[in-house]
Amino acid sequence: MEIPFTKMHGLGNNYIYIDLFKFTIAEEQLSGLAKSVSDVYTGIGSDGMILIQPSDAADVGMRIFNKDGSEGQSCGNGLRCVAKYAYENGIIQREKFQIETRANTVKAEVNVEAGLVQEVTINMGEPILRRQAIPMMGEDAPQVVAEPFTVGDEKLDVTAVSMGNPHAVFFVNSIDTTPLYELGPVIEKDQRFPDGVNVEFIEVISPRELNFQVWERGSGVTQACGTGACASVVAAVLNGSVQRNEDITVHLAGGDLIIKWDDKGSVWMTGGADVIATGTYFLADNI
Ligand SMILES: N[C@H](CCC[C@H](N)C(=O)O)C(=O)O
Repeated sequence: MEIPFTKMHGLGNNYIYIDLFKFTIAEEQLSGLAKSVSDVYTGIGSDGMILIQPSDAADVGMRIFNKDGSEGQSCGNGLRCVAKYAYENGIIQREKFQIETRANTVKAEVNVEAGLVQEVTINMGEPILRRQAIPMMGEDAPQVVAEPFTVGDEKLDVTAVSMGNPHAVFFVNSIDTTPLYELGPVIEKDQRFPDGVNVEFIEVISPRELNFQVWERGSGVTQACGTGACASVVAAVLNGSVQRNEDITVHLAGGDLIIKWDDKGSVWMTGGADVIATGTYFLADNI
């Protein structure tokens, strides 16, 4: 099967995008296709696959699949790339529009110069803090903030936040000395998170700046994670490190995002989105 694709990235968090306004793929092929295209040796190579599709609830819909073929609920970097693609490819003719994800429907605004989207701002909606809605095992509680969380012989404190997808946020003295590759995969699959979890390690630089590292559920270490950056700012507010209603600069491996958790409850994300390549993927018939 020949599948037209666009490879895009948000701060280096890259996905293979398939436009289902123009192409149809059977539901049962999606997970295998995501694994296939993501493989750096036998596929295109990416952090996963994102579908751009018609929506009954919004101007456009998005689905995200991780490198391992699992489907996530939302993707901040992906949303900015979907917004760029939808505007530049005529799916949307307005600069403000809505995108439906499995988690929620978000509001996007594109900043356009000479017909090209330079930057995208997304209202990601409200974070979910209740323990059982993260989901996280244990006696239900309105929030999980700085809770002792031992992993092997590492005594950590976890703050759990969902942006429609689950995040376990840990504050560390330095992200440079954090054993991301050792702790990430263990925490990702920890039984205290029954649906798995995205894992963020955050170093507070100042009341308006965070350093950020991520081990993503289903994809491993990525250059950036938009929902993770949003979850990390929410966690930093809950831990008293940064303020609500302030633009917080989150330094991710792939670049910076500006995140704000406003007083009405919404989390705002502003950042870039870039096209890497377009092409045709030759999918083996046995997928
Ligand atoms: N990279 C994405 C998050 C993917 C989340 C996915 N790993 C999951 O929740 O399973 C982002 O920019 O928000």
